[in-house]
Amino acid sequence: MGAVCCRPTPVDFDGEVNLFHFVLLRCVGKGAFGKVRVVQHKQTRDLYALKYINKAKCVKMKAVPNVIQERRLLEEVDHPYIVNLRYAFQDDENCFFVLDLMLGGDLRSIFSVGFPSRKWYNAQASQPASGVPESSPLTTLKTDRDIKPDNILLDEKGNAHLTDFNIAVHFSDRKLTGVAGSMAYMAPEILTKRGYTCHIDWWSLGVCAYELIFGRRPFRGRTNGDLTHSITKDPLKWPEDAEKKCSRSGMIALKALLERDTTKRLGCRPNGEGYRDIQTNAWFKSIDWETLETKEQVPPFVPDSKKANFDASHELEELLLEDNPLKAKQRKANQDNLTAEMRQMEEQFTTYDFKKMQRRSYYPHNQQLISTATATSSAIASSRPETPADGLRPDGVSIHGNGNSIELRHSEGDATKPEMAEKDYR
Ligand SMILES: Nc1ncnc2c1ncn2[C@@H]1O[C@H](COP(=O)(O)OP(=O)(O)OP(=O)(O)O)[C@@H](O)[C@H]1O
Repeated sequence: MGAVCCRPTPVDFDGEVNLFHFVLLRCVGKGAFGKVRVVQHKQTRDLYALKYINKAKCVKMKAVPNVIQERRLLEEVDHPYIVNLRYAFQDDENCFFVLDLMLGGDLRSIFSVGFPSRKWYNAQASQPASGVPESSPLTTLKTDRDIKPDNILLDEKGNAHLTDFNIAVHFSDRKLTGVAGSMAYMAPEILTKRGYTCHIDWWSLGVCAYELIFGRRPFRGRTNGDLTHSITKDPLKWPEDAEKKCSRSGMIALKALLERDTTKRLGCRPNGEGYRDIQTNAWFKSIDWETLETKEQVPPFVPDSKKANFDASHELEELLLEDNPLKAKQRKANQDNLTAEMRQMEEQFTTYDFKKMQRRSYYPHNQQLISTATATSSAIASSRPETPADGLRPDGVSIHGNGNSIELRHSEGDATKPEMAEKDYR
């Protein structure tokens, strides 16, 4: 009898993908709505990252549209330098994203312990920033991501990949006006609210590159107002020892990325010319773009596979504190009494299986994706989904949203560092 009850439930691999298809391995991270853990597909034995989002928490934080938007955008893209979606599904408690596994950690952690060849990583990160997923027929896709060192993850070989699409949106000819994300990396045209388009990604990449090279961000401020002023008005300054850390051509490239006038900003010329400008830029001339694009180059840093991004504290926390640890459960048959938001999630966070389904575009239908709970409210003015995460983010920005408005509070960690001397690099 005992033997019968303990026998594992047979897994139906011909049916829709669900949590029973995976062996749950260790936790590697924690996000605003849930955790990330390594999983192994029971049939293919492939390893992935499973990001799971608690549905009740997501409703409470008015993030249902963001999660659906993230799932839709991720289904559309298939790019060698993006953390691609492989499966999506849900159960009664959680929404699940099964993603390419990045065991090398994020760029902020890597560079905080000191590491050369920042240019190489900037070149890799510029690949998806060019907005064209080569291996996808959806070549019109241009999205805005929350580009910052924390969202650039390395795989076990050391290749950099962009992640975190929960505030990403499609760009069309229409300019956007919403404000969401990590303020320190935001382009001035977002903060001045005059409307913006995909040019903002090149600015964010410039902020990331500057930070990776000099260990501090180019524009800083103790309050939101100070930071906004700095990003929109302050001249670009360089550390005293800038020339020891960066070549002259590097500083010229950084200055061109951190150009407030989008008609002059490096990377922004239309019809792919901007990306060609990056490729032919003097700073990047040592990069072999062809083999970079095909991942044929050996990255300058290979993460230590023994340390492999595993933070034991997540494991311990799961064991000691989690009163409801993740477990595959059969779905309830009756889904009749769901709230409007739960129903929206049920209907729109659809299953995706990269082995069985073609990637599809939801564009332009997802332009107006809003919560069913607030769909009647005329107060939703933002053309961009807002990040409802509440609390201090690693970039020192706390984001407080109520579904209709968002407030960004910036706390600056490096204000005590020596003042920078301004120099002009032309
Ligand atoms: N594909 C992945 N492979 C390996 N680790 C990952 C992967 N995605 C995320 N992680 C780890 O999990 C952590 C949490 O990621 P997640 O995207 O859920 O949260 P986040 O970056 O805080 O974003 P959000 O704003 O969505 O909460 C990351 O900091 C990273 O360390």
